[in-house]
Amino acid sequence: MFPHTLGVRDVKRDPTGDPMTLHTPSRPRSPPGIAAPPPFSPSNGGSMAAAAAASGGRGPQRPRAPGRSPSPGGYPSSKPLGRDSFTSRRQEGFVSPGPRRELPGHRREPSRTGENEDSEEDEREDLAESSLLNKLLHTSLVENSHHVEVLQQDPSSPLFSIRTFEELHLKKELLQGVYTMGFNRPSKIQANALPILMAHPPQNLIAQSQSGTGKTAAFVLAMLSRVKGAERYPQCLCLAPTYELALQIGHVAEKMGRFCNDIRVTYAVQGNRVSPGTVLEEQIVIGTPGTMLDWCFKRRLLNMRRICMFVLDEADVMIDTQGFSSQSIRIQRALPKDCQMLLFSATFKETLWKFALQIVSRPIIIKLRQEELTLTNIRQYYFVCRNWEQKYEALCNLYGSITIGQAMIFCQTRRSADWLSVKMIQDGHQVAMLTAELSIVQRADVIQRFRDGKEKVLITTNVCARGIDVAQVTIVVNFGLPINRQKQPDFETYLHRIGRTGRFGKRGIAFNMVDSHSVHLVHCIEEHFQTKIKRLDPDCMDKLEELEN
Ligand SMILES: Nc1ncnc2c1ncn2[C@@H]1O[C@H](COP(=O)(O)OP(=O)(O)OP(=O)(O)O)[C@@H](O)[C@H]1O
Repeated sequence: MFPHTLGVRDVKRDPTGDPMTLHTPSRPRSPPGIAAPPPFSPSNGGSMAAAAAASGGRGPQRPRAPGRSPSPGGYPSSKPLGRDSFTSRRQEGFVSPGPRRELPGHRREPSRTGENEDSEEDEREDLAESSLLNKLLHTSLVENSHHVEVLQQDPSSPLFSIRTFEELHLKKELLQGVYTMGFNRPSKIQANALPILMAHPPQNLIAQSQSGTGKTAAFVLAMLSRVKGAERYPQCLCLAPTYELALQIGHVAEKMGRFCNDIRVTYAVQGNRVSPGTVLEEQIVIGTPGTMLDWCFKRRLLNMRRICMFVLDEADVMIDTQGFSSQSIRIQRALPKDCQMLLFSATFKETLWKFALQIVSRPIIIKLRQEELTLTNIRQYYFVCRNWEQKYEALCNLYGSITIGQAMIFCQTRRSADWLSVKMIQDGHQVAMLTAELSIVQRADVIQRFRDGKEKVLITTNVCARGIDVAQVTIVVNFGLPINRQKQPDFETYLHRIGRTGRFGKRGIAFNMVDSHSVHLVHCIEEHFQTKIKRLDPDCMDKLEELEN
């Protein structure tokens, strides 16, 4: 069906059960951080048994991708990516690049006049990358102590939540898949969302809860339970903002649906080229908005009138990505009126709400509030320093005066992060560095090593300002204050950075290092958060020692 030169498909063999067919595309270009599944040539028209037989029961043979080492079986693993690929790399002894003394093209000495941070582009957080990073880091459920809020159009209709997966009356193969994944009971968001997701007649839903709380597992379960395996045409469409995130969802579908022999998944993503005239047979199509639009309207690979479930994942990231909201809305408008619309997001901002209302009519809304970051447990200080060298001296004095468990040091640019890491390593500190230069898998590995206490200092930029829980971080240092393009304090980033310490009810300390021209920014932050940031003399060791008490 998919000729070798045009189509790329991947047939997976699951050692623990019957295989489920997944058509995994090759990555069109080198992704930042995730090893793309290498392509292979289908010679059997997609038949799973034929593919397995042709390869001696090991699954299809694939050419080795450049730079990838073969698996023990002599061919690369057919696993696409995701948690497993992260875990396996760790198990193979994958070592993060860690700090480097020389970073060609980046390492420069500070200017004599001062910080010179302005002359270089700041490292900014990429929301899609952060989502992927969070997915890789959340290898188990994130507990959330907040209550779930459920809002519905018709307050008189009964609401219920489930306590066990059995209550959903799933097909036995699907229930088996859920239990094989180690899910003993539904998470908070699942307990409330699943009865709505599986309701008859279908109900539209907007669900918000922080990363790692079980949203993906919830809608994947809903898709797998909604489709009719015996019918060979697309029934569920699922959109995600990036190729990697789409493949992550497919990876969950593969695991959960491993015993559902008749259900198949395909990917509407760049690089998955399908020959003209093809009519898709897979029941679940997961993709990015641009390619999905192309498949639906230009290439007409599927009949949109037969779609019964439309899922938008990472909706907050989607609206931040240019063009994606309008493309998603175009797709949604062509779907049948009774198609179930589901929207998932980690945050619930005003912009998201506007977008959601264009896509989802008369929705039930489920919100699980994020644990709030607060500054109440955190003592905040600032030093006025002339340049990077003096900031570094202040940092050394801190190390000489107070006991520091683990520290996170935030720099505004990769250059200052490079400079600082070299200095600290030269002085014998165990330092890890995390900047946008690292791939997502490498970033996850650096964070995991820091969490495990293998390094005591993490020097980073805004790429890791939020979402990373390291219980033992005792101090946070802003080697440069977070500022926006207008050179004003970036309050949100400040809160996220400082919020890395003082977590889980512990006390934390935050130090801000500023030059004399930036002191007013400290006062803006004080005013904004109605908090006190005390000035310290970087050279006065006695005062620093008092901080211990
Ligand atoms: N009911 C459950 N019991 C145990 N583990 C679960 C359960 N549901 C999900 N998990 C696991 O918890 C982790 C996070 O789940 P999931 O990816 O579904 O969360 P999410 O809210 O979609 O996160 P993200 O926003 O990062 O995509 C995964 O490792 C998943 O396998």
